[in-house]
Amino acid sequence: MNDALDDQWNPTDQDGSPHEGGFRARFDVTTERGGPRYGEFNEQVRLLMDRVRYACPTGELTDELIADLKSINGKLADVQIDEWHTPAGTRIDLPARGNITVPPYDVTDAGPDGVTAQITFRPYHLGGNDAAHGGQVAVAFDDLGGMASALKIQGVSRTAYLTVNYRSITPLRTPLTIRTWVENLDGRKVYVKGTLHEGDRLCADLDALFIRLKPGQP
Ligand SMILES: CCCCC/C=C\C/C=C\C/C=C\C/C=C\CCCC(=O)SCCNC(=O)CCNC(=O)[C@H](O)C(C)(C)COP(=O)(O)OP(=O)(O)OC[C@H]1O[C@@H](n2cnc3c(N)ncnc32)[C@H](O)[C@@H]1OP(=O)(O)O
Repeated sequence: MNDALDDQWNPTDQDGSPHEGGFRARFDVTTERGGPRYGEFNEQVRLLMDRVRYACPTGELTDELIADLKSINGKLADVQIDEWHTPAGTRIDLPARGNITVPPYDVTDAGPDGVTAQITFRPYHLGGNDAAHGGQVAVAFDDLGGMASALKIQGVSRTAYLTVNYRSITPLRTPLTIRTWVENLDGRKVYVKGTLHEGDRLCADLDALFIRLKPGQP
């Protein structure tokens, strides 16, 4: 990782505090944790969820799948660590920083002026009638709104409110453009706006408030 990128994502902690809020002031983003195929592993997990969402297995197949999944879960149980050192959430080279709980996005532009990303809601993000679940749209806005806030204030903030207006259907399996930016800063209050588009069509927009955490705030 180059130094400029490292400075942007890993700002030096202030006052020698190893923690800032409940979050680490400095947590090491990586492109190595989980190995070179961790992105492929993530993709298989997402594919699993896609397949599960639309599957109607026989009882026998369900028995077989439970045994397979127990085996996989056993392997993963052996490699559990704390949240600050998992690849999920810290692998900035991967969609959604390697976090499979967030709809996969690829950041195309990020800095103090805001974040632009391409996002594709997967089949497992289904709300109904082939459209994305509104909660999943909110998850994407929360994550990328939090990122816009973090890059603006070079610190940690937490969502105080998050209002999503659903303007038109958000399709699944379709690359969409999501943007978030800080509209206004007022002390610890970070007002964030956002949009989600399919081409020129506005699917949803965001109005959110993030609060910068005080040093040591849980
Ligand atoms: C890591 C280093 C950073 C480096 C950056 C680089 C890269 C970043 C890397 C990764 C980051 C990327 C993405 C981020 C990922 C995910 C983001 C997800 C974020 C979340 O998913 S997070 C979970 C959901 N979130 C909560 O779980 C919050 C629960 N809650 C609380 O923890 C408190 O509630 C808190 C802390 C919010 C405030 O509490 P507090 O005690 O600190 O402050 P206080 O109450 O005094 O409010 C101060 C002023 O805000 C006003 N205010 C407060 N709340 C308001 C509201 N709702 N509406 C209108 N105004 C409000 C007050 O009226 C006052 O205003 P005034 O100053 O004018 O009087």
